[in-house]
Order: sequence, then C-alpha cells, then structure tokens
Amino acid sequence: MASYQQKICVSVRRNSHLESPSLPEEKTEGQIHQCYNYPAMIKTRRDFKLSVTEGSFNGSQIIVMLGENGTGKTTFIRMLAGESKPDEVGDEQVGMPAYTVSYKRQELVSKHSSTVSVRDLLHEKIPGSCTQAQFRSDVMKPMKIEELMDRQVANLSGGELQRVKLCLCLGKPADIYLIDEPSAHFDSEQRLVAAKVIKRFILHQKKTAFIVEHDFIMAAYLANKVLVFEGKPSVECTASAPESLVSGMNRFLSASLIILLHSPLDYCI
Ligand SMILES: Nc1ncnc2c1ncn2[C@@H]1O[C@H](COP(=O)(O)OP(=O)(O)OP(=O)(O)O)[C@@H](O)[C@H]1O
Repeated sequence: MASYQQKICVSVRRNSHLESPSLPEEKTEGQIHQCYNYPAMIKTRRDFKLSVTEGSFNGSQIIVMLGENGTGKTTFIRMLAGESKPDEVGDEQVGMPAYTVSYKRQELVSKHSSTVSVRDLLHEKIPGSCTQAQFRSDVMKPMKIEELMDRQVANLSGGELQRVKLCLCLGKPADIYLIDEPSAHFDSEQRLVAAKVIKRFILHQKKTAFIVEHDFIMAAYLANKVLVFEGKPSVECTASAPESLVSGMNRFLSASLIILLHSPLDYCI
C-alpha cells in the first residue's frame, strides 16, 4: 500500500481550479484523477466492532462494498458521509480527506407530507439537475421519472420511491456518491437499468461512488474496485482496503464458501 500511495502521490500536480489543493492525484491513460487517502479506523456500536483498514481511492471509480448482513457496511458509509466519527484513528497524519458527498440511505422512509409531488420534490432538492438536458436523458428518462412526476411522494411504492431517491442522489452535485443498496425493491429489469444509469453517470462525471450491493451480478457489473467486509457479523468485522475486482471478488467468494460449508442445512431445500 505504501508504494502504491507513493506512486500516485508524486505522479502529477493538481490543477489550480480544483477545490482542495493539498490532495494528491492519480494519472491513468492521460487522465488526471484526484486521489483520496483515508486512515485506519475503529468504530464500536454497542456490541459491534468494525476495524477499517487504511485505504485510498480516486475519482472516476466505483467501489462496491461486499459483505454479509451486519458486517458494518452502513457503519463505514456513515463515517465516509461524516455522520459518524471513528472511535480510534490509526495514523493521525492521514486524516479524513475533504470532499462533498451525496448519500442515498438504505432506508426508504418518506418524510414528506402527502401533498408533496415528485415534481415539487425534484425542483426543490435538485433544481439544477432536473432541468438539465443531459441529466434528464442520462438519469431521469431511463429511470422513468417523468411518469411519476405528478404522483404524491408519500404514496409511492418501494420501487418507485427507490427510483426517485436514486435520481435525487445522483442529481446532487458532490465529489463522492454514497449509495446504500440501490437495487433494493427493484425487479431484475429495473436493477439492470439502475446499474447502467449509475455506472454511466459516475464514470462520465469522473466522480467516485461507494455502493453497497448484495446482488452479486449487479455488484460485478458496477465495480472497478471492491471493498470486502469479513468477520463475525454483528460482533467483530474488518473492512479491507479497496482492491481490484478480481482479488476482491475472490476474497468475498472464499469467505462466502466457508459460510456455506459451515451451515449446509441452510442450503438443502
Ligand atoms: N445505532 C446503532 N446502535 C447499536 N448498534 C448498531 C447501530 N447501528 C448499527 N448497529 C449494529 O452494527 C452492526 C453493523 O451494522 P451495519 O448496518 O453497519 O451492517 P451492514 O453490513 O450495513 O448490514 P446490512 O447488510 O444488513 O445492511 C449490526 O450488528 C448492527 O446491529
């Protein structure tokens, strides 16, 4: 990891118009991407302890978080969002980097009154994006938002609300998009559409996304890098550093195989 960070940190100087002049960048195939390093962290939540390995990521990259239920994916995403602070930080020299986030939570609770329409909500929350031609054609059209415009947000089904929440998340300008379970409530066709929309948006905009995804096919389609959560769910788990798709998927699958072999009766039906 040290040699990787050294390599990317000396590669190029950042452009003066970018926001955080202290951040290093990575140069790949003639393109410059901003590079972010984060420190090792520990977070305890009542009986659960999550240890996060020090890691790095860059712009124009989708990092998929893989792990069983209760292994700490949302706990880590909330730390990345700045909503929750780590209890311990491994290296004080490597602080959390400065960035802006757009966060789609796992829960799809609608806090809006029964009179708020989808149209009003989009115009209030993402006024710039929902009137922009490119966003409308790349995100709103494939997600079929137009047909929901005059519906009341409080009356949407789970899948319809998920479509609106994804649109709101991608429509908010940010450096990093934190998307917790985008495929929940979707049928297989909608999952495919959502995966294509997210991938095209993040890579075209040269942004970073951390995505929690339990659908393995969707995860494999989306991921440039993988971050694996392992250990004893709800007790003590570790989050790896972002790693390549192949090694991350292999690590996740080998952990899953061990789980399968340990509980064969669960799979006998
Ligand atoms: N506010 C809280 N107070 C106490 N424990 C919590 C709190 N939030 C989460 N936990 C516990 O932390 C552990 C990890 O939860 P977390 O939601 O981060 O896991 P996850 O990997 O996102 O799970 P899932 O895949 O089911 O969404 C769980 O055991 C959970 O019960």
